[in-house]
Amino acid sequence: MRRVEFFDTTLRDGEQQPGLNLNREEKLKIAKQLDRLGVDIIEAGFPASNDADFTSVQQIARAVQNSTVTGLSRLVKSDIDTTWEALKESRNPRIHLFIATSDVHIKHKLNMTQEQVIEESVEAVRYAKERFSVVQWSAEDACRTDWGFLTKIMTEVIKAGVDVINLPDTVGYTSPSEIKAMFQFLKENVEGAENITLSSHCHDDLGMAVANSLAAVEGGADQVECTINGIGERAGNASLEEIAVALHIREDYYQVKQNLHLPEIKRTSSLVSKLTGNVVPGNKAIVGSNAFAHESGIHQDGVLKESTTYEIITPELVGVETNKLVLGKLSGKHAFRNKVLELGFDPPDEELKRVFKAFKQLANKKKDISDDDIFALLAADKVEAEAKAYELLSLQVNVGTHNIPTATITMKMPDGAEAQEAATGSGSVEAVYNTLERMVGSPIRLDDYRIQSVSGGEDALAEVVVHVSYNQQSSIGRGTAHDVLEASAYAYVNAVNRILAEAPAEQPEPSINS
Ligand SMILES: CC(=O)SCCNC(=O)CCNC(=O)[C@H](O)C(C)(C)COP(=O)(O)OP(=O)(O)OC[C@H]1O[C@@H](n2cnc3c(N)ncnc32)[C@H](O)[C@@H]1OP(=O)(O)O
Ligand SMILES: CC(C)C(=O)C(=O)O
Repeated sequence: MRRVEFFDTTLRDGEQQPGLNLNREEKLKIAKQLDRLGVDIIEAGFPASNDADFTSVQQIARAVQNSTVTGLSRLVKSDIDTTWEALKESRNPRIHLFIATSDVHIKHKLNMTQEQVIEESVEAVRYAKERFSVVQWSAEDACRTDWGFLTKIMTEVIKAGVDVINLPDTVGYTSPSEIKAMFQFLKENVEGAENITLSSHCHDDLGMAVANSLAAVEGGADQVECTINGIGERAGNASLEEIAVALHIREDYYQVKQNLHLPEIKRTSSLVSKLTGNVVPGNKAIVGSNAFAHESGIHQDGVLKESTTYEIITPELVGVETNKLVLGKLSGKHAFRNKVLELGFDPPDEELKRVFKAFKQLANKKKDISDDDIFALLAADKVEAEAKAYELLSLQVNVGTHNIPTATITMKMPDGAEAQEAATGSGSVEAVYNTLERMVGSPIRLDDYRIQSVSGGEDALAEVVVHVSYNQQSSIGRGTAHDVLEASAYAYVNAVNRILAEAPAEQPEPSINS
């Protein structure tokens, strides 16, 4: 099986992303991580473009242990000399020369003829070859270049001694079948092409950079140029992690090997994201936070039964600790039960059904359900199930700046009948408690009232804990709900129920309206 080499250009083409500016230490950190990831070639910068790039490329060339380090250079002798100064101490000095070959670039940007482009390329390759052990030459905008001209110029630079020819899709214009055909054509028709490495370098203007890179590999490319997280000029470059994992997962199809140590992928992506300030979208392939997350019940059930039903990549392959079953409004009972067991509970089926129902109600109101939420629902169900003489059925509270808070409550009473009552209070919680006290029909003293949010965020669950005393007895009650007043009512009712459960003989008489 042939091997495809990874040429990472995060520090050169990636840094061409508008607004991006990495300092020397940041570039060195990224380079070292790319080395750990096992990329074959690191393009560390464009040494002749400015002093900072020169120093950074030089520093990286000295520091990196395994990867080859290269730098970009125009076909200008002084650029080649500067690049040599930056790279001469590296293990395997390699230069990356480039010149545009498409008609539009030659005519309007370079103001040259095709003959001049060939001549300057040949001259630059020969000059570079006197210094560097590996010379790479790129035909910028190759995918919009006439294939006849590409054949001609490639033949000449091969004769001049080039080692690698890169055929970039500089403006992200090509399509997978077109680029595959281009590589196949040039491999078959350029004299000496079999003795050099052909490389692809795709941009993402039409969202096809990765697909085009993979198609180039199918067409015969032995090197792919790409960036971490796909960062780069305009819409970016082909993303390294997507190409690498696609080649690995579909090795059966592409029939190529690679040197990358894939478990370093996630760490590399996170480092680049952190240092560049580019947030990786949740749905980004391989490294997005949702790449291994499932929320819908049918998928969660499938993954629990056999992960390959919905996962073609194992999280560990790319250095992600584990997949995630996110509980939400679309989740089903299998995933819910799995979470409950994970939290250390093993409730009987009936109880689980009840809590699942409460969970679904909560999930309809709350965006993110945390472990603490589930825990609170389970604990609430336990105390509810302990003693249920009174059951809160509905609660309505009118409150406003100019009216007296009034609560209207419907409850199931100890004899099973439904009752309704209303009362006012100086605040809304007091209105709720006055109403409940009336319904219970006995003076119940509220000794303490505490409220806290169970999980973070605006839509967190509220947990209320009350201490009450009744007839020489005291009790604690807990209530959890999305709404503070509802949680307060549940806590109060729970406290009363617990007193009743402990002293059945002294049950307060059910009151009014029953
Ligand atoms: C497809 C790519 O990604 S190519 C790499 C692009 N990256 C960058 O440009 C980042 C670094 N660039 C820079 O710092 C600057 O552009 C420099 C230092 C390289 C050049 O700066 P300046 O001398 O001010 O020129 P400027 O950038 O305005 O124009 C580019 C010049 O290079 C010429 N040029 C373009 N490509 C090449 C090439 N491969 N070889 C030789 N000359 C070239 C242009 O025709 C133009 O020449 P002109 O001044 O005679 O019209
Ligand atoms: C210099 C070349 C390789 C390039 O970055 C491009 O064509 O996009």
